[in-house]
Amino acid sequence: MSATQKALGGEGLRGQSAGSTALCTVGKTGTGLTYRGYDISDLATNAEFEEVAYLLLKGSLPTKAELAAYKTKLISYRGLPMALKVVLEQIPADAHPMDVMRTGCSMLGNLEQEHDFVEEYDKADRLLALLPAIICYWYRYSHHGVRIETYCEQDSIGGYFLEMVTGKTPSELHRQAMNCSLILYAEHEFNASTFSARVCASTLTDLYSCITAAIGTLRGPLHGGANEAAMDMIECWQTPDEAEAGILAMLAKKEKVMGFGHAIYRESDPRNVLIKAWSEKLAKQANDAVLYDISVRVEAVMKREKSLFANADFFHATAYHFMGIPTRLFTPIFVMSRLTGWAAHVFEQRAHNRIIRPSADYIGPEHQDWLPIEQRR
Ligand SMILES: CC(=O)SCCNC(=O)CCNC(=O)[C@H](O)C(C)(C)COP(=O)(O)OP(=O)(O)OC[C@H]1O[C@@H](n2cnc3c(N)ncnc32)[C@H](O)[C@@H]1OP(=O)(O)O
Ligand SMILES: O=C([O-])CC(=O)C(=O)O
Repeated sequence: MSATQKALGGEGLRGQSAGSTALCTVGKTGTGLTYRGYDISDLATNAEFEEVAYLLLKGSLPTKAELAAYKTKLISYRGLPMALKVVLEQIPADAHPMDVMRTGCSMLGNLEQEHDFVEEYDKADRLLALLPAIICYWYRYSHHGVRIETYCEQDSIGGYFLEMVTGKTPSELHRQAMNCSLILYAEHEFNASTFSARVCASTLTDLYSCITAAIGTLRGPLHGGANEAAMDMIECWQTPDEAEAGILAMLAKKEKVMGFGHAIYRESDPRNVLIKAWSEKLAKQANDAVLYDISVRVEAVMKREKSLFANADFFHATAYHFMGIPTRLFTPIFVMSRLTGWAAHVFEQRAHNRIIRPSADYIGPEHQDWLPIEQRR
């Protein structure tokens, strides 16, 4: 076992192989995270998110012509069906945006059903194009009373999301930060939401069911929901000293600090250094003199007190905040990206399928004699 691998065992299926994948390694070579053999830092610094989506979904990096054609296809898929708009308009403003994503995905599955697995790539592309439109249409309608036009020629998915949510053309800096973020979140082997998607896929159900299950799984604060939970926490403090006192109090009460620790990595999450650099850059551009410094202090205190490191979610919180993205929309961005990993895993599961059905260690009572209802107390 290498130094960067965590000792694995115990509850939560930790350390048990639940299948094989050609998509991703976590905690193994290079910085520890690879997509189809490419190191995450190479991808995050050189690639466009659409290139990474193509790599995950179709199996290899696209040529220039293939990438251009792929992006053109995704742009052409941005129109929301009227029936989906009608459903989104019924969802109240105080709904959680992850619930909106789940409902939006599920409704699309009614309108544009996957009749045959040969349609799987096309259905995944449609979802990739439409998930930002789903959340932004609902958000702008429910919060601002505006029915936005979701067809837009903004070249990248990250830029498209920013334009839809703010109503303004994003700066190049924000477009690049979103591109990096979407690459970092795209895929992560057998994490909880991906495993949900694979379990679903193993019953030979449709793609929308698999993605809906995955969205529901990602929503929790121990998984993707940690980025918004981290933001809520960071915003409670006015200074780094206050943050330090706050963290110490949380640790004393044995509370979990969101955005720290990981089920597989032991020493660091290779995505942290990349998103932290973006958070710092965006803090300067947003003239922030508080939140980035608070985050850095929290990171140092967690290291000192618990030897725990920031995971992918922690500095994503302030990076998104500095771009003006509302906190409740943080985890839906994760969905827009992870859709690529989820769908690629569904395709992989379907290609070599056996229904996923583990066993359990029974800890209930031994044989009990039947008791007629009149005799029970
Ligand atoms: C993109 C992602 O999904 S990344 C994960 C996002 N989730 C979070 O940030 C939520 C906060 N973190 C956690 O809850 C956990 O670290 C998880 C869920 C990510 C991993 O859980 P596990 O694999 O069970 O953690 P692990 O075995 O390393 O825990 C070891 C000890 O550290 C503690 N610990 C782990 N993470 C934290 C944390 N964030 N804050 C405080 N204590 C923690 C555990 O409670 C455990 O203590 P114990 O031995 O006294 O019970
Ligand atoms: O791998 C995990 O358990 C969680 C995670 O970091 C991810 O899904 O990106």
